[in-house]
Amino acid sequence: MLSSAPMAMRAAARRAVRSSSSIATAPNSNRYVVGLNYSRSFSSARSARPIAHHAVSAIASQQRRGYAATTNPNPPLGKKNASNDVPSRIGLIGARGYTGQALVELLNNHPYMDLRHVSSRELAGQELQGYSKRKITYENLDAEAVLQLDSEVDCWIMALPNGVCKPFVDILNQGAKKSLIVDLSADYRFDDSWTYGLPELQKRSDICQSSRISNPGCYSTGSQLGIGALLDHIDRSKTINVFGVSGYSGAGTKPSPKNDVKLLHDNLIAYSLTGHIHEREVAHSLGLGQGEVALMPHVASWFRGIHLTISIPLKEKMDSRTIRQIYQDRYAGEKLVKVVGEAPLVKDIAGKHHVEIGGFAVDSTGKRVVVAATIDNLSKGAATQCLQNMNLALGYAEYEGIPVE
Ligand SMILES: NC(=O)C1=CN([C@@H]2O[C@H](COP(=O)(O)OP(=O)(O)OC[C@H]3O[C@@H](n4cnc5c(N)ncnc54)[C@H](OP(=O)(O)O)[C@@H]3O)[C@@H](O)[C@H]2O)C=CC1
Ligand SMILES: CC(=O)N[C@@H](CCC(=O)OP(=O)(O)O)C(=O)O
Repeated sequence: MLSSAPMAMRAAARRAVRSSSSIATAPNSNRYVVGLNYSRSFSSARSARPIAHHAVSAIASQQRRGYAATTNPNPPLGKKNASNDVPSRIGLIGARGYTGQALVELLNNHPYMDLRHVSSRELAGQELQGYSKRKITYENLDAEAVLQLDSEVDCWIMALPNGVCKPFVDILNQGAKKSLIVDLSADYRFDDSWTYGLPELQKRSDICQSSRISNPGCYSTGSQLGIGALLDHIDRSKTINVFGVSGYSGAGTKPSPKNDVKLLHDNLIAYSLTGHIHEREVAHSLGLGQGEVALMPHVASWFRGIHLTISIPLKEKMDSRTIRQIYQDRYAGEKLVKVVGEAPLVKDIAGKHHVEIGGFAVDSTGKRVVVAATIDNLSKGAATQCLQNMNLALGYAEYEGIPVE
């Protein structure tokens, strides 16, 4: 059982987190830390971290072509953020759903997360399964009930469908206490008063200091990581095309054609072929204009995991090896992003917490690269990223409780 700490201790811990989060960030005012703005020369990159032998020839090729080798401008915080050793009390609204259940499993294995309340209209009165730290019964919590409980909760997770969260957020905003809210829906992803929580591409110090975090969508997390490393090389006059195929858990538990197992058997369903909300999210979050990214989503018969094939127009001729090296440098040290050679397989990503990026096939013109990325929609596409954001904002080590390989 986790012990409960007095409020004053919790507040002191939160204050310590906030004041200790003066992490070195890139010297510009952009919300996102994605491109080569912080590129270093070859020599300064070398002094910053050792360069593996296999990378040297690629870097030589970059130098020949005039590319500066880069290091990750926004490295993970790891233990540097671990200023809090007081357990945090968690309320989970939407606990019955797929992402809610994935969060219960993660919270159960986290040394400092103390789940206190789980809400579901359908399961109210039943005991929560899969959580061994304390006995918890599902409650049907409306916004008023959440406000009443706010004094005994440090972080609310909203794992609700799009468009449902607002009354909860509005009432918590009115309350005196600023407990942390992490919202998994798309409702606040375009709201500048919230922090968009994609730690690998966004200033981690912002997430550390935020009390309102909008968790990115699943397709958009994979797409942004698959595109973000190459931003400075993109031909902005052309469209980046993203062909995505999701497992049907992406469609949630509410029955629909997109999670109808019979319909999906030996089948593939294309949907929202233009204007999917993640299309806008990817462009917005990467600082690209409307129409610069085209996302074509599909759903298939497997349960969890997304495959993305991303075609990126390049403003100058590049070779595959150089491009792969750019990704490796950009994501150096990131435990939840793996850069691989071949196009990764979606069946290998189910149940994993990271994103895999590979392929890097350049066409005969040298001015278009195709990158493939895989992501488990319920893990890094939702619950794992939520926990990563909670760790940052609550002052724990960024990967605490996340099984990294
Ligand atoms: N599934 C995925 O791969 C991903 C999902 N997301 C986002 O995360 C959120 C949750 O998704 P997911 O877990 O798949 O959804 P599910 O449909 O599986 O679960 C939805 C949850 O919300 C509750 N709920 C539904 N309607 C209401 C309502 N009107 N008022 C209160 N509670 C309600 C349900 O419980 P009950 O009906 O019992 O109250 C259930 O617990 C969504 O916004 C989704 O877009 C983000 C990334 C990936
Ligand atoms: C297969 C499937 O239906 N997937 C969902 C993506 C889930 C998700 O991440 O949606 P939010 O942006 O609302 O969080 C969809 O396309 O809407």
